[in-house]
Amino acid sequence: MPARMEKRKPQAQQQRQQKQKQEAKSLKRKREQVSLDQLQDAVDQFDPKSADTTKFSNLPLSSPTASGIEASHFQAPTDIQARAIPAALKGQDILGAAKTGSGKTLAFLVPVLEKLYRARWTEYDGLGALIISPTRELAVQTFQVLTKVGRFHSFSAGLVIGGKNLKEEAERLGRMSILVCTPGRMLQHLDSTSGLQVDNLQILVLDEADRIMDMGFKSAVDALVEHLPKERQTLLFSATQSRKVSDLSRLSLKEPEYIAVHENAAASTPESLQQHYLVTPLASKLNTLYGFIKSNLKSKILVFFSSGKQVRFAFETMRHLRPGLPLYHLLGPQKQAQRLQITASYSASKCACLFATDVVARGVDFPSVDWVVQVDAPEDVDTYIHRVGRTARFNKDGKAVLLLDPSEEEGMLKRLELKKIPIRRVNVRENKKQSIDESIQNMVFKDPSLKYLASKSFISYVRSIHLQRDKEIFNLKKLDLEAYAASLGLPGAPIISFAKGEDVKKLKNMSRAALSDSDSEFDAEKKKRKARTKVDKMFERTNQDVLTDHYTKLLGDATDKAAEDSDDDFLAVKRVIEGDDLDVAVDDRVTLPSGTKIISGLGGEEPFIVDSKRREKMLKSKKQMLKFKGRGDHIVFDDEGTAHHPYRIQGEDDFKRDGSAEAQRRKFVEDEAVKVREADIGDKALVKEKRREKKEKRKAREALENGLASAAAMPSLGAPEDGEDPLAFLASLPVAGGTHSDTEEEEHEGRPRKKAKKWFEDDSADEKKTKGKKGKGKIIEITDEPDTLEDYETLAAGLLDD
Ligand SMILES: Nc1ncnc2c1ncn2[C@@H]1O[C@H](COP(=O)(O)OP(=O)(O)OP(=O)(O)O)[C@@H](O)[C@H]1O
Repeated sequence: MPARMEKRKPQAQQQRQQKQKQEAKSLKRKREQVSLDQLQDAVDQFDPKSADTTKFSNLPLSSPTASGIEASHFQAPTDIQARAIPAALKGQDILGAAKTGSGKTLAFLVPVLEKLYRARWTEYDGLGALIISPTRELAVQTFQVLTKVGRFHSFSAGLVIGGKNLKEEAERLGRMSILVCTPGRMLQHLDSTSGLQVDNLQILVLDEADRIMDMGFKSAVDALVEHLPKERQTLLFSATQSRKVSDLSRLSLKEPEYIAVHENAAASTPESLQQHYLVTPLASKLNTLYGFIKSNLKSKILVFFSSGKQVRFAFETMRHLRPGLPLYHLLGPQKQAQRLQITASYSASKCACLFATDVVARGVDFPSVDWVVQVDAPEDVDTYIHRVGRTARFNKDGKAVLLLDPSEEEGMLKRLELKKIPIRRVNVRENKKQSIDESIQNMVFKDPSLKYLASKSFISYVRSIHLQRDKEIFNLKKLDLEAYAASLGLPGAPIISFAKGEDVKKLKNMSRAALSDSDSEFDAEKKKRKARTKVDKMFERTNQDVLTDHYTKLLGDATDKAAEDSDDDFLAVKRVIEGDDLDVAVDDRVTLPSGTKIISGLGGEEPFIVDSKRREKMLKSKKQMLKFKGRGDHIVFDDEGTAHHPYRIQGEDDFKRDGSAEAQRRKFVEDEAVKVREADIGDKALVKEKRREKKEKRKAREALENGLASAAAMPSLGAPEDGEDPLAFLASLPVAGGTHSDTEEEEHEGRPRKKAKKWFEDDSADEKKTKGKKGKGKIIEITDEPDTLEDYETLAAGLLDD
């Protein structure tokens, strides 16, 4: 009985404890609900017009968000934050526009955190918030700010930007409440990741919305939005916001509030930004850039070009010139880790220069950039605003300079004026002008890979100008392309023919950023989906160095080229590469079966198919490539110096006068045969003469050899009449037991040469050859093989003594 009592006691105790726990839990839940209700009330009652928004603590925010903001040292909200956060907290759709560097990131991250917090979102509820960025760099940066500000929340957040294993990524996505992504990769997951639940999505954010909504991302974004529920909140932010009704309906925005903090401002660029432009011919732009860098060695400079090829060429050449500050370059095709590392290194630098495409034009927050230099004019004013916005961020000072070709000046200034951009003309000081033309020419002349890069850079630039929509600014005809090619160290402008047809039209409608390798995250994803063979992969190993890349680009697989370089999708470029005497004509339009690479047109003979590593190596050998060069052609030049085949330059009557074509051919062959026979007689006489001379020499050597015993005979060895090296002469002394001609014959027939006996060995040496051992009889001890005159003298003396 007492034992039973004892058992019952703890059971009752346990039950009591459990009940207490449950009560505490429900009390906590109730308290949380009360505080959430209070928070919701505060949000509902918050009137931004009358409320004091000069401090974050005055905004109706949850304590984890407030603590996160405080811990990140943000105290006062910026204008866009003060206006957008309260409206977004109330659940409104927002179109936010504010100058670059004005803090838009926080303006959408705070509402995201608050929305999920108030909905008591857990990992079992699926994806709650999706933030889309146009570039990987920007997505990474946004994710970093999210983890900083949201550190006191317990949400799971992920970054989906590609560059990682899709499967691994997919496994984790199912548990995420917030995702920061680029459109292409996200679409890939939405299409293929079964565990990803988006039906419950509460809030969608498009950072740099105008960019995400434009042609480059159109199909990806439309497909992506298809997957999302219509009932959700949507926030769009950008420094250059469009209010196109079509865009808003594409995203199913409901009565969005347009919050533009710079609508009445004098300019759409920050006031602390000094903006200049320089008129410099296209061909002098690299000189001007070099002079600029040399004069600003204590600055942090960001230089924009319109294509990755130009970035690479400028980086490679400037690097060799060592201007005196660290140089970096950032391109779309670089590996993700490399891009992040470069971004981090440049961010951490005080004085450095980064060459980049528009991949970093938008949103990227490099700290304390002093100068933004635009070597190539931006495609439009919006791009200009975003590029210069990388400096003078958050009330800091900054300077920007735009290099304009004289043909671009008028049109560009007109466009900038329309957007009230205060820019003034400056000139380069005479004493600061520098010319690197000669250095570039030398570099390019010596290095075929650099020459290749120069021509690619030229082609990319011309292509970008050709595709520009604003022909008032960008006019190919007004540019001095020959001079530009020369400034890149090229002997002449590469010939470019523009393909016609549908594709070009389509591409022209795309923004340049979408075409350049800069923002091509989506395209890259699409390309990755294409099945690749082992050979494809081999040829894709392009990140090692310029030279590898160079050879890869010699390959004419149009499909691979598209993946690596969008240059050639719509342009047909015939280029001639003159490296090591080998002229390689490559037609980029050739479409070949996957895995086969053909370099065509080598001397008009058979095509050279690069289908193995060995064949790839052959490209580097001048000798090996000779057989692909062809046998040469008989050509004659007319008065203008134009080359023709002889039958083309000759009139038909003249041609017929010499007989029929067949008869002429036969006569030509006979004549040539006579010439060959005559030449043969001469050649034979020459060979005979040479043999005779050789024989005489040999006889002389034998005579000398016989006279070796006599010291008096030696001096003549020291100074042979024919001026030959005495040691060389000694080394070719005749061997005992065989004549010189015998050995010569053996060699000639390719048979292995029998190891000749040394002249100081007798026949018995065959059995007793004991190098280094003291022998009997006539065997002389040889500790070292004789190879100098003295050695032979000593040996000869030894023989005589014996
Ligand atoms: N309230 C704030 N107080 C202090 N600094 C802030 C505040 N909000 C943002 N910042 C800082 O201002 C800088 C610019 O912010 P952010 O990158 O969000 O600008 P942005 O408007 O998105 O620029 P862009 O248009 O170029 O994308 C960042 O370094 C950020 O840390």
